[in-house]
Amino acid sequence: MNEIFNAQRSVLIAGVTIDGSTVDIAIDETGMIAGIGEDARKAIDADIVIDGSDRLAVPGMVNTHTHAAMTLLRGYGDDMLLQDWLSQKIWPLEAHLTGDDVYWGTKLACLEMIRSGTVAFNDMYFFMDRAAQAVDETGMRATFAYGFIDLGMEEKREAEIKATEALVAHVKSLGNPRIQAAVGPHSVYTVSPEGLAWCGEYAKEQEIGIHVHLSETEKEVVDCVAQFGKRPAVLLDECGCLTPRTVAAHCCWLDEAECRLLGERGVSASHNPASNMKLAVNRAMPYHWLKASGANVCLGTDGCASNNNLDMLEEMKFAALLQKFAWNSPTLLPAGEALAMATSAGARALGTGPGTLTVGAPADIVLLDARAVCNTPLFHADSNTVYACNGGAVMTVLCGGRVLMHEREVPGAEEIVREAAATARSLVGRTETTS
Ligand SMILES: C[C@H]1O[C@@H](n2cnc3c(N)ncnc32)[C@H](O)[C@@H]1O
Ligand SMILES: [Zn+2]
Repeated sequence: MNEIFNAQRSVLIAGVTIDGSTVDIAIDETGMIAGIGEDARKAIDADIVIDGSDRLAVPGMVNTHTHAAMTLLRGYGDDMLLQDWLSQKIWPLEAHLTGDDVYWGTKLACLEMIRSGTVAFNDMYFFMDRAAQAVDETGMRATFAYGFIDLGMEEKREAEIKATEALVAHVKSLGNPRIQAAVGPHSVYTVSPEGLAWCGEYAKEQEIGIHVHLSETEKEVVDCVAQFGKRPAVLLDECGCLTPRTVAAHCCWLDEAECRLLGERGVSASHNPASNMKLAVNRAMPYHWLKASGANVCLGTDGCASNNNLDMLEEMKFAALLQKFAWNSPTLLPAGEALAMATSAGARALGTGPGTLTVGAPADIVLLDARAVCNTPLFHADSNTVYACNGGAVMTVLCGGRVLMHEREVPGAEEIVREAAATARSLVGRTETTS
């Protein structure tokens, strides 16, 4: 059965359920959906046939904000205030990170994401050449941004510029169409306006995306207004960082005018409800304002140190529940919309295709267990997917027609878990002996 994994072949998913109908899905050898319907099988000469009975097909999930290698920090520092958590726990440990740590942390993240139905992610971290190596081996899609942090220091800014340019050149040299580079100014509180302006200019020149944290906490907004006399989204805009290829993570404390600005600039706003609730940022993303503005609202998990997993099925539920609760409206963010946020909106944010199960789209497909307890009874598939199931209901995952998991088997899973556990122990050991 090993020959079905991670190979670019034509695939037939036979007799699978989509929106209540039983159909075949035909995937050609370039990884695109060639046909969907009762006799889609005629569209291809299938090398691989996957039995779709007792399976519900949904588009692959797209995680639009994460720090993948932070799987190594899962449970390392919990139940703290964001500023203390970053400055006392996370940044001191990250000072000891090596490329090998990021490689194994990202391998673990890919395994976790595949096992919960994610096919693509937007990553911001360090040693990104090693993260890209990990993704290249798994067959997923990813966009990598080096976390640009100059803390207002010119010398540091020069180093961050070099690191950003090196990553962009490296990603180009890989020539993997599933892997892209982006520019990653961390936030308005860690990057000077000069640094932000360089990021905006460089992204424009290179025609690549921008990945930034925006208005996560009230303190970020208050400090920004005190220091620069304007709110964070306005500052980012003046520095050329709000573009149709920008993904702004969190967006919790935006006011209505900032939401309109994001809409006008065609920005993607990544909602990260689990991380926001865990760090008690104390305000939910104003989803209704962003939606009304025309901004592309998508979904992300944030890193495993603040979530503490990468399960996008759980994240959809958190998003729907948090929005209803925070804005006192049970009709806000219904299940179908939460699923679209995690799939088509994410695909639009990263430019990976329509993120739908349609002919001509990349075959990024997840098969859920229709016989699972969480899918019984099966009145409304979207409702069960968002409110009842978690990633454990994911049985098979295809990305661009390649099978990344089948019947919950992912090749090499045991080695990844073993190596990542050892790597995390060694990283924490190194940190604690030197601090
Ligand atoms: C890329 C950088 O972002 C940090 N990071 C991780 N989670 C968050 C968060 N919720 N808010 C701000 N920064 C974060 C990482 O720890 C790394 O230092
Ligand atoms: Zn983050």
